[in-house]
Amino acid sequence: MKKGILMVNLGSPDSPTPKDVKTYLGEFLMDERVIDVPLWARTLLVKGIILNTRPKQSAKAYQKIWWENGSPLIVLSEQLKEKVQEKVDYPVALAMRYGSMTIKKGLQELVDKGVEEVFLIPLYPQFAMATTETILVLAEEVRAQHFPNVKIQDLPAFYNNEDYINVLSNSIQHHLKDKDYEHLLFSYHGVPERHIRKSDITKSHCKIDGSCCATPSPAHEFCYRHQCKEVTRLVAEKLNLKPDTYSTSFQSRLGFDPWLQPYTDRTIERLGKKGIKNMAIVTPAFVSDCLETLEEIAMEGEELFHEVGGKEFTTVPCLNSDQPWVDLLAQWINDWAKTPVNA
Ligand SMILES: C=CC1=C(C)c2cc3[nH]c(cc4nc(cc5[nH]c(cc1n2)c(C)c5CCC(=O)O)C(CCC(=O)O)=C4C)c(C)c3C=C
Ligand SMILES: [Fe+2]
Ligand SMILES: [Fe+2]
Repeated sequence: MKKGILMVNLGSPDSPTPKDVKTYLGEFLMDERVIDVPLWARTLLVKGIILNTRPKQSAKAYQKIWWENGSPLIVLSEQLKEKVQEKVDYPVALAMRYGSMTIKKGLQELVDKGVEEVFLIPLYPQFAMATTETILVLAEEVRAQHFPNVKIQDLPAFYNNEDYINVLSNSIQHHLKDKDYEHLLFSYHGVPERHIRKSDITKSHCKIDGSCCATPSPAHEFCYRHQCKEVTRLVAEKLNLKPDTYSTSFQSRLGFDPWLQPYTDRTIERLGKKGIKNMAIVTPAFVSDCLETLEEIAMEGEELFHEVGGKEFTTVPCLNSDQPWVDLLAQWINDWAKTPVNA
């Protein structure tokens, strides 16, 4: 059976205009795994409230980071795909969960090349209902409806993979080698606390307290909070970071429900007010730089830090298409391709 690879990231609007941003946000936020309330309530919230105000505001943010050749997230994911393609003998396609680069088009591209067995790589280190799960569910729906003879296997969350932690740690070390930072903040995209409870397969483990994520449990296979905290712990261990010189926070909250805490903006504020002058920030929930890293962190975050007395604010870029990351993806692909079918 001919093998192929489908890498999937989140997606971006076609352009940074309010109209295109509205179309994109409409699809994104109507996903029942992103805003997980009953359809009538989601429709009211998204179409009746959010889409009347947010697209204008988001479009302004997108305009600040948009590149000549398009959305940074798309351009960087395309560069990643090209570089992985150079390293493996199987056709590699790229798709986005939302927007015009659909999973259906990505699968079609592979099928047109004769592919019958697909390795699906969600481009997220940690599992979340709003990211990995929604990709897997949609890919299976599309497969069953349009490509019933195709077999799909997916790459599980790789947050604690030793090689991934090495690549991430080396990247952080490289970008901060000449920086005299006092605090390294690991900022992950947030999710509503409710999402963590919904993904708890034990139905009772995740209390979202000080200890549940550090207490071994089968729930952690699908616990985004645990997986984020593990990335911080493993990188800190690898880089020999001293306690109190690093911490974890969650960014990009939307709406009024409680999201994972501590929030990144409040943490930046607290660090500045505490007298920290030089801080660095890394965003390991994203493999490609995007609106959330380039605008919310590198622009808004820096401004906030300066407002509260901070001086130097260094952002570590995402892994993007760095060669060690490309090499690692190629290694995972080759390992998958060597595994006998049904093994
Ligand atoms: C209920 C809303 C949202 C959840 C839950 C959520 C989870 C989540 N998102 C990412 C990654 C990205 N999100 C991005 C943008 C973005 N996210 C939301 C909302 C939720 N995300 C919105 C409304 C937006 C659009 C921008 C805005 O209006 O603020 C992006 C950037 C996309 C880009 O084009 O650059 C990424 C990437 C993760 C990893 C995650 C859960 C773990
Ligand atoms: Fe998001
Ligand atoms: Fe947990």
